Amino acid sequence: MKQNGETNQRIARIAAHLNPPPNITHQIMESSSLRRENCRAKGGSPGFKVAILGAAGGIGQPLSLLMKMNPLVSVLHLYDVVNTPGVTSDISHMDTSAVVRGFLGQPQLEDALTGMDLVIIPAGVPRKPGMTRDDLFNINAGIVKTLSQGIAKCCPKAIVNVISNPVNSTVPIAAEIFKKAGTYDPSRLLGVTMLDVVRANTFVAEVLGLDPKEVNVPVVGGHAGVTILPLLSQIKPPINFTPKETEYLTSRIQNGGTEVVEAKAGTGSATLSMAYAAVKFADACLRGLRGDAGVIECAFISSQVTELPFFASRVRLGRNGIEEIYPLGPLNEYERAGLEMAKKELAGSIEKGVSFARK
Ligand SMILES: NC(=O)c1ccc[n+]([C@@H]2O[C@H](COP(=O)([O-])OP(=O)(O)OC[C@H]3O[C@@H](n4cnc5c(N)ncnc54)[C@H](O)[C@@H]3O)[C@@H](O)[C@H]2O)c1
Ligand SMILES: O=C(O)C[C@H](O)C(=O)O
Repeated sequence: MKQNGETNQRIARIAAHLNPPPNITHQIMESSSLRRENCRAKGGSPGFKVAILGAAGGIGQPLSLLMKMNPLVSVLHLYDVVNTPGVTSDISHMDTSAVVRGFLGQPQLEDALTGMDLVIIPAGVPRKPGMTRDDLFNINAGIVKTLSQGIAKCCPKAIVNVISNPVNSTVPIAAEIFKKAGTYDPSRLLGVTMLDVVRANTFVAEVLGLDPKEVNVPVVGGHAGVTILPLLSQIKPPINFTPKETEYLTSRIQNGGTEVVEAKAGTGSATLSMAYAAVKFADACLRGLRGDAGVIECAFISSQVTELPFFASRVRLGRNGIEEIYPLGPLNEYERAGLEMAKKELAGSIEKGVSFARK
């Protein structure tokens, strides 16, 4: 009898897939994911629940693909205001263990966020040639505000990775929204500056003729123009650069984003290298949550390393998010001058974000 009941249920599910009533693609996506989750619950491995907000975009799609490949992820929620049914259907066919669910539009934001351990936010408009990241503020500030309100309500303990530009302002916006909601935990909010580190490692390796894997450049400050401050004097392995090399590398790292925006000629900014960097950073956050020792990355965070309330520097990630913030260490004269320029610009961007969120 029991066997017949199960068989009938299976036939009913298959029939629903073969003859879907109009407009229920999303429900089918969910029910099929739920069925897979039930199957996995019998023998599957535990992992973390991750939401990507802006999952159908230029960064969001490759980021979703790479997170689906991450063995630390058990559930992957893909949220956007457009196109998530297609992206979710496509990604859900990958034969990796994470269960994928799609969520479309504001009415489904809360479902997308409930129960998440990590939320990654690449939602928002990208630059076109001639624009600064701050030119994106008017549109992206509102998007980050709304998404942060959802996080405060539905998963206040989640680690939040903010990618949306201008990061120097969107992170302070998220912090203010969390403060208003009474859920702010500075150790769980991180602006993603990993792409600056990825670029720095690549460009330095090019100059030195090394494998980028062997190079580690700390990049501090923020994520726009002169606020991006590579500390070439602290590079691993230790290397002495000539003033000309230092000038060239600092400028290329600070303008890496603009280099891509110009090459893409109006079709957007870095998406593929950003997805790679975002996954590298998210994976570090998840390894920290799992309790791995010695997980150290750079991020734009609430900080007392300088007199500014937010600053990017090296942090140790752990079970509670940021567990230790490292001081800048000894800077050479060139870096000290760069730090002063970075702080001046950062102060304005942080203040702009804070006053927007307090309105
Ligand atoms: N931190 C970094 O290093 C870094 C690097 C590259 C790009 N970025 C920034 O990331 C953002 C996204 O870039 P992209 O190239 O993916 O842009 P994109 O336009 O290709 O994608 C953005 C996605 O966000 C979605 N979106 C818009 N409003 C939303 C909302 N309210 N809720 C959920 N989703 C929403 C859009 O529908 C779109 O799918 C930009 O602001 C860009 O400047 C940051
Ligand atoms: O440059 C941009 O606008 C996108 C991003 O911040 C980047 O550094 O590539």
